[in-house]
Amino acid sequence: MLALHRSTLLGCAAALAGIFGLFVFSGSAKPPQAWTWIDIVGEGGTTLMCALWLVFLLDGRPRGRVTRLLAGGLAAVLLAAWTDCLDEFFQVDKLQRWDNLLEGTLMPVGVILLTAGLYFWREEQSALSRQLRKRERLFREHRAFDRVTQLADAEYLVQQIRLELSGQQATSGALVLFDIDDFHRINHTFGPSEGDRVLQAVAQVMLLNLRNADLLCRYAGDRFAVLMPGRDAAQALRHAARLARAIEGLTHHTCADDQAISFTVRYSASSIDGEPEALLGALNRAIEHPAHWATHAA
Ligand SMILES: Nc1nc2c(ncn2[C@@H]2O[C@H](COP(=O)(O)OP(=O)(O)OP(=O)(O)O)[C@@H](O)[C@H]2O)c(=O)[nH]1
Repeated sequence: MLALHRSTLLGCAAALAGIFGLFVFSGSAKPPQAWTWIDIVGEGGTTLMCALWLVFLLDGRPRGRVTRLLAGGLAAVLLAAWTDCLDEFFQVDKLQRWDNLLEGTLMPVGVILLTAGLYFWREEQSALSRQLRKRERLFREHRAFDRVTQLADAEYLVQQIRLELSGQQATSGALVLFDIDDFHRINHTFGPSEGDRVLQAVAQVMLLNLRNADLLCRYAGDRFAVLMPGRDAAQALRHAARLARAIEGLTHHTCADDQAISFTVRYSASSIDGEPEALLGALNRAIEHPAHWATHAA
């Protein structure tokens, strides 16, 4: 991860060296008897800690606004502490005042940048938590993820349907099955790894449009299932239509040559009652034979 931020680290090292150069050329070295050790340890320690925080931060974060603000803030505080520390070793003509100006400007700028960075970081964390809550049901109990989409598989779906059926609620919920039309053509035209990317994109769009209580599974191949607790078939069908519009509004661009791929989906929905395998069989038939669909969609 640090390699991503090479220019930031180099810029910071250059600024540290620049400030050192300023002291060397515009100041005169203090004799060791004039050094105040307590200040050197305090200010040097602060400089070292800020440098470590900066490295930890850059090592753990991708590029982006939050990283830029936090790194900029930490770098400014680091440079202020470095200036303060060098003050202990060099005598600067106070008439020049640049060291006070440097220290006095860098510290507040650093603190303001850090505050802004922490504010946006908080926003980023709540957006991530919202996303994770949608997968929480998956993480809580599921171990075998689908390799491509990281969603639960059909086996887990069946377990969860059984769990819903054993619940005390008046309505156990609904199940919707989606199928991407002519998916084999995407594989055939653009290759299976592009097909995998399409499956991942569809999964993401669906997750974005689901409630936290809904469970999205990769049922098989190009088929996705959504378990919607507390919804009846009619509500599930309305929601399925919205999800289908969201998926069909997606344009996927191929990695290799940026070709646009869009697709259509079919879906069927039913309230959950009876054996999960029978229910899934009926929804599969409904998707494959649209004439049958009306019966199950109702
Ligand atoms: N890239 C990729 N392809 C997969 C994966 N799993 C299954 N497939 C392919 O998905 C395709 C599904 O083909 P079909 O069942 O005929 O579905 P379809 O092409 O959408 O046809 P219709 O359902 O009739 O519209 C097959 O070509 C499978 O090889 C996977 O994990 N990744």
